[in-house]
Amino acid sequence: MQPYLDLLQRILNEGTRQEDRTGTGTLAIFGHQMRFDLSQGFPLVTTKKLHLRSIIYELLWFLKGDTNVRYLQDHKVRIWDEWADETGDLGPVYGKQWRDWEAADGRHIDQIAALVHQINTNPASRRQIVSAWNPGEIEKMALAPCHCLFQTQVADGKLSLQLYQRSGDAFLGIPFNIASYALLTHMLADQCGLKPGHFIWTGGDTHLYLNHLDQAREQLTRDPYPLPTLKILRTPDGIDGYDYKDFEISGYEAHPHIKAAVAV
Ligand SMILES: Nc1nc(=O)c2c([nH]1)NC[C@@H]1CN(c3ccc(C(=O)N[C@@H](CCC(=O)O)C(=O)O)cc3)CN21
Ligand SMILES: O=c1ccn([C@H]2C[C@H](O)[C@@H](COP(=O)(O)O)O2)c(=O)[nH]1
Repeated sequence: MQPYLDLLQRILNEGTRQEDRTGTGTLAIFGHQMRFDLSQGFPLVTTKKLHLRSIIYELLWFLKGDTNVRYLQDHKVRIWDEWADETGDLGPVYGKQWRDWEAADGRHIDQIAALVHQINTNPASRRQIVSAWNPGEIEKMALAPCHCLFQTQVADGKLSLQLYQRSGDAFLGIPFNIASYALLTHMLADQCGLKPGHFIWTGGDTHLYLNHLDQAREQLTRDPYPLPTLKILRTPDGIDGYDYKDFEISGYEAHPHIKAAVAV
């Protein structure tokens, strides 16, 4: 995961001090890109142990179109708790926009189903895009989408995916986001009879919170391990038919977990 370590180092070297919505303060850069060739292993950070269960259940939850944290809590995933209201609701966040975007003319658009259909029927299309950034609904969301748009491309029998993340918490959020979208790339490829190609992460405001600087420096003293591999054990009929147990990660060797407080 050298690209991730390079990102941490770049923020420490070049980041500017910024005030932010949470009042924590950050070191931030603007504009960064990382590329991962998915044939070379599954991009999980190895310089601290990542909680893969949370990442997988969160993605399954998005793909179900769910926007209430109850499903996550039922699977002991707590990463969205701080933003939910008393009923567990987050407003029309990722799941809603991905699966049920409401258009001005009253249509309900399932962007994920449309994407799979496009990849299968018109693989040369340059319009294979899913957007969570719905300007008319941002105020109703508990948090504006951070990973707000992605695009896929089919070439040489391989499916590649690029994400645009407008705001990235380099210590806590970005390791989750890389793994989540790499997994989504594998799932889309699996559904469409393609091999996974590259995952490209492109970021806007990419920051280290000031209370994560020591943890970032600690990670930079650690040598990364070789990447694990992902195997999908079963191909269900639709992209929302996968279960947690359908994914097998082998060879994940990582340094010990490092704690950090999340900025709310
Ligand atoms: N400041 C901030 N950073 C984020 O990364 C973030 C938000 N807010 N708000 C919405 C979601 C929620 N996400 C989160 C929230 C918490 C962790 C976290 O605390 N991770 C710990 C424990 C993981 C676990 O319990 O599974 C970690 O060490 O990775 C990670 C991602 C990503 N997002
Ligand atoms: O998937 C996610 C979700 C959120 N984040 C981070 C990025 C920022 O640190 C905060 C969001 O604050 P804004 O003021 O809305 O930018 O959450 C992430 O890295 N990944």
